[in-house]
Amino acid sequence: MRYISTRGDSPALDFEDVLLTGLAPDGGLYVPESLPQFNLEEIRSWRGLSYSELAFKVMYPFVEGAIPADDFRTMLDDTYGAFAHKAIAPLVQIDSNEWVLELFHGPTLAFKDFALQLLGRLLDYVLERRKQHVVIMGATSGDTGSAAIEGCRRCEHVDIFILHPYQRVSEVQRRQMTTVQGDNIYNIAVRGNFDDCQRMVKASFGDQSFLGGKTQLAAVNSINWARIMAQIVYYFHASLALGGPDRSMAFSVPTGNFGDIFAGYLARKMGLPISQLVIATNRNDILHRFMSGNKYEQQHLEATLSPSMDIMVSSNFERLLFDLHGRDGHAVKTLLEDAAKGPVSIDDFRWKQARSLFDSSAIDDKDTCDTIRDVFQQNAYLLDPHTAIGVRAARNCRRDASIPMITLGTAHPAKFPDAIAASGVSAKPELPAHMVDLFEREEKYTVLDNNIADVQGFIAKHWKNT
Ligand SMILES: N[C@@H](CCOP(=O)(O)O)C(=O)O
Repeated sequence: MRYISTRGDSPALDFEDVLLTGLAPDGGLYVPESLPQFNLEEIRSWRGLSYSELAFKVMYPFVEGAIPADDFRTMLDDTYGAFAHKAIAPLVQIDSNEWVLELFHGPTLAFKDFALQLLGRLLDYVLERRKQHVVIMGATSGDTGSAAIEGCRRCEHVDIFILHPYQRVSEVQRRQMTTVQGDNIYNIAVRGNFDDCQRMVKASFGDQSFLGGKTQLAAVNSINWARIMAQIVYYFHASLALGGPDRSMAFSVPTGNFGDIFAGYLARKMGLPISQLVIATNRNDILHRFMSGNKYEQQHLEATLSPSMDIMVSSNFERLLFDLHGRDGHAVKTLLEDAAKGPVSIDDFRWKQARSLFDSSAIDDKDTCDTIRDVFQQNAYLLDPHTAIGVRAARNCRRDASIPMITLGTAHPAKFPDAIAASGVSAKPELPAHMVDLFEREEKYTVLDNNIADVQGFIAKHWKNT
């Protein structure tokens, strides 16, 4: 499998190099040159497989040639064997033909674990084979950070630097990152927002001279193709559990960086019958404004009760734009350069194509709280604020009640006790046993100004080849 850049000016790479390169040198994101195709008969034959066996079927075409099959199987068994629920991603019914796919049974209680616990193992494997060191630089609005630290902290050949927006993640999310001790783990709280953090990460990939040529950056954000690849699997898993592929499914996906829903779009392109994909956003609704009015316009980023989705510049949207523009990287490059300066629209026929692929809905804090409360009153089931946005958007956009509507349950409610309290639900979500002492653990992080020179200077000073 070869991977090409969405901006058209970088050489095609194989899986191993894509894994280590993260962002393409031309600033684009890597995508596979072509997608594996599965027919219904083949997908049907996967019924009854364990999660990791299914993951192998879906993902191996992407890594073949770079990782031997048996080694990849072992990584998948180790990754999903560490999840707390035997079903790995169980489905919970919350209404007639309406489901939540619980993706928060991994070690850090969010869907990010599905990809990042695997990414850590992949990096470790490849770096050990090459005897190479990398500096991991990532940006988080709350969930990616802890999942990346957990996934990569045992890797011998990495130093990890995670940037989060100062005072704009939940306390549980912050503590999940800052209480992990290790002399190769650094948390940086940037006086800015998530977009600022992500911008610094991308700019640093573009010019790595601050590392003095002695090591290279690696990405844990969904700019790294391996992240997207692993997130495709649970669409197949959910569908198979509810009678797919012989019936179609609808999915509603709480979306910040557009990676999770892009994985659903790819699952459909690979052959999984999906009748509807709903983009669920919070008040930071650039994607919904684009889908409803063909205007892609960055606005002021607001803090909401769903901090993980407080994102305006949605990285993976670029991967969709690449497809919408017939995979013309130069067209995407021009469009995104224009978008950085002001509002942009795309050709009407391309926008109509986007609208035929996705529905969308933007949910404010009040509706988020109402949904948490309503679902709790009806089912005694506690949604985290991001999943609540997904459920509400699913209800707003649903087209056919006979088709199962599956909302991706992106995080455990215990990560967001303040949002649960704001909804008026008195139940207190409990942290699982391995985190009960989270509030007593010592924190370690550094607050820096929203300034790339300061951040790069910090990294340059602290990384070490262990
Ligand atoms: N919502 C994310 C933001 C980073 O997105 P990613 O999918 O590119 O890692 C978070 O919680 O950190």
